[in-house]
Amino acid sequence: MISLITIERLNKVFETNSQSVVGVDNVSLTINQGEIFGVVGYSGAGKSTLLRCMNILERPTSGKVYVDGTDLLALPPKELRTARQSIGMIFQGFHLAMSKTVEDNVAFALKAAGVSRRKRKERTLELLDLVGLSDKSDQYPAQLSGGQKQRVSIARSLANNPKVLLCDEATSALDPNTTKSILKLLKRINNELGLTIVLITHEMEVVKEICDRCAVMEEGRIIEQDKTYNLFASPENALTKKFIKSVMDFEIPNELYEQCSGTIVQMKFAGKKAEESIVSDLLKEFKIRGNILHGKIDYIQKKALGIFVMELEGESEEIRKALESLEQNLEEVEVLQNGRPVHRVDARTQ
Ligand SMILES: Nc1ncnc2c1ncn2[C@@H]1O[C@H](COP(=O)(O)OP(=O)(O)OP(=O)(O)O)[C@@H](O)[C@H]1O
Repeated sequence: MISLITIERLNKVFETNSQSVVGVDNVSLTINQGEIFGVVGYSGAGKSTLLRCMNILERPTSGKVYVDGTDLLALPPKELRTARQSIGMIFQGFHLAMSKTVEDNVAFALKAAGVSRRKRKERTLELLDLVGLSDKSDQYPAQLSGGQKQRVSIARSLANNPKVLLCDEATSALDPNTTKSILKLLKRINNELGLTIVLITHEMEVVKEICDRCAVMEEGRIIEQDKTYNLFASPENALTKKFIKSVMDFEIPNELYEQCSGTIVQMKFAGKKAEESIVSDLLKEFKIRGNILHGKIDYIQKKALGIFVMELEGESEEIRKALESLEQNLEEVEVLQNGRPVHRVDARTQ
């Protein structure tokens, strides 16, 4: 793995009239070349500030930022401007010039970099083709949908062949279908151009969809980071678990709990185990009956992750042995009462 962005002990403190506000608190982070890296957290966690420190839109109070081996904070202003051309950025609000056509919005980035008129035209059309907007070059941003506007800003951000694309809540203003199509485009660009992408979001669904690795931020700090699959399969921090639950959990109606006389157990299956016959083997091995109340297999980074909720019925000793067997085999086994775990074992991690 070659690291493209290295952040060392980065701090950002905002001094306002009345107080000091900590935006980023002692963050060290490495982002590898060619990966899609997500930073997730609630509002105010420090995601935007951290992202904006990666291209020195925000100057850190202390710490180091290296992009492709260059110490950005050591550069004089002119060289920093040149270095920034290799760092593209897109925003939630698109930041397009409303009085310019789609083509001119994209060409503007090339003009600023001193590219000749003929080359600008050629490159702009190539970029609009890449983002699927060849037929919109003469239109103005006001004539476009949100998704199309974001495509224009992606084309503009790629104009000078950046090494990395920073995405600041790039899909937060879009509906779920448009979000999917923009994420698909980002994934395609990542694959086809080998572009490294850093995206910040408050939506775990976005991370699940395209990120290879992810960091979770809270109060300016990174509290957990891992490959996306591992975060979903075995989150450690309470906040990470909350984020995962927002996309991987299901509510079972209280009435159902009242109707069930057996033991209700929620199981998380990771990797190959999600595709194996663990449940049917369990029912054969122990003298128990099992009713499936809920179940789902998700694919994260093309690896299966399953969650099942079952009611187990039988003698308590058999149930105990069955639970023990599940705990030895699965990522997570929780016995639920009224939807809450009353007994929980994290079994082996991947
Ligand atoms: N220019 C600023 N002046 C003062 N405080 C700021 C400034 N920018 C950010 N902050 C503060 O820094 C902290 C982190 O803000 P930041 O915008 O980075 O969080 P975030 O996770 O991106 O949240 P959001 O998604 O709501 O923007 C917050 O407490 C915020 O109020």
